[in-house]
Amino acid sequence: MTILKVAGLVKRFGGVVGMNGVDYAFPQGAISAIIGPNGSGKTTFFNLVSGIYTPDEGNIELEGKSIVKLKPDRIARLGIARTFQNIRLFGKMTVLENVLCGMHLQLKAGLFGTLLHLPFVKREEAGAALEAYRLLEYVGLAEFLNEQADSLPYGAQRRLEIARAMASKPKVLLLDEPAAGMNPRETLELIELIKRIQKETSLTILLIEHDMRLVMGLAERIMVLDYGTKIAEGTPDEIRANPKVIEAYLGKSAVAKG
Ligand SMILES: Nc1ncnc2c1ncn2[C@@H]1O[C@H](COP(=O)(O)OP(=O)(O)OP(=O)(O)O)[C@@H](O)[C@H]1O
Repeated sequence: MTILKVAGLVKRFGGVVGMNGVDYAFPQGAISAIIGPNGSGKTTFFNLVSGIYTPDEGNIELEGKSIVKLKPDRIARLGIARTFQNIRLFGKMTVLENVLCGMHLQLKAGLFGTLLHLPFVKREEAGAALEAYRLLEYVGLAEFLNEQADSLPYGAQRRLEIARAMASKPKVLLLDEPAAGMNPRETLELIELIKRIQKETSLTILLIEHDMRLVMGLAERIMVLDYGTKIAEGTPDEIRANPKVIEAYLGKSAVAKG
């Protein structure tokens, strides 16, 4: 079953075409990767899906309903959460507070409820803190709950970003280069975490990643972009053997040499 579908997606930046008529259907519950050389349009794709950019042409559907032209916060409420290429935590807040921030979309209290100290707000806040703690346990960060977020090692900050994104109870989780800057041990831990998330939740995961070990080890389906155009899609084995993909990464001479 398809959860997220894009059709004829076009985004222009002046003379540069960031996204050039991309069609793709992401299966529900699967891990899909979006790969391609630098500047091929991967982050533009995430920015379109999460509503940061509005496409010039084309459609994006979540569970069969168009989300084109909706604002990013509305899209987040409908169930698309993301992490960023450059970590965007609230560095001076604690680890727990960061996860609680990710939860605010789910909470009913709102500003007035909180200011008026309504009883249901207190109950809701206590419940949220417990849930945030469980999420931190899940990603292996419970012992750091009261630490300042920017004091965590790099790999842990990336896991915290994932916990914060999961806190909004999304249906689709977009991970933008989750292994960037990680050492090999942190990358292995991340692979295990993403596998576990997929196995234990029904979350659909889309990831952009340059680390091919991670992509080939995790993704069931891969979409390859080059100059904003989809040049291939398929399983990791199909993508590995695709001459167009090899050419995009290594140039024509590499393909000719076999
Ligand atoms: N806001 C913008 N304004 C102008 N050009 C942009 C903008 N965002 C992206 N582009 C251009 O669109 C193209 C695709 O960029 P994008 O960042 O999506 O590529 P990418 O595949 O994510 O690259 P990388 O792997 O280096 O992160 C590039 O030519 C880029 O310069």
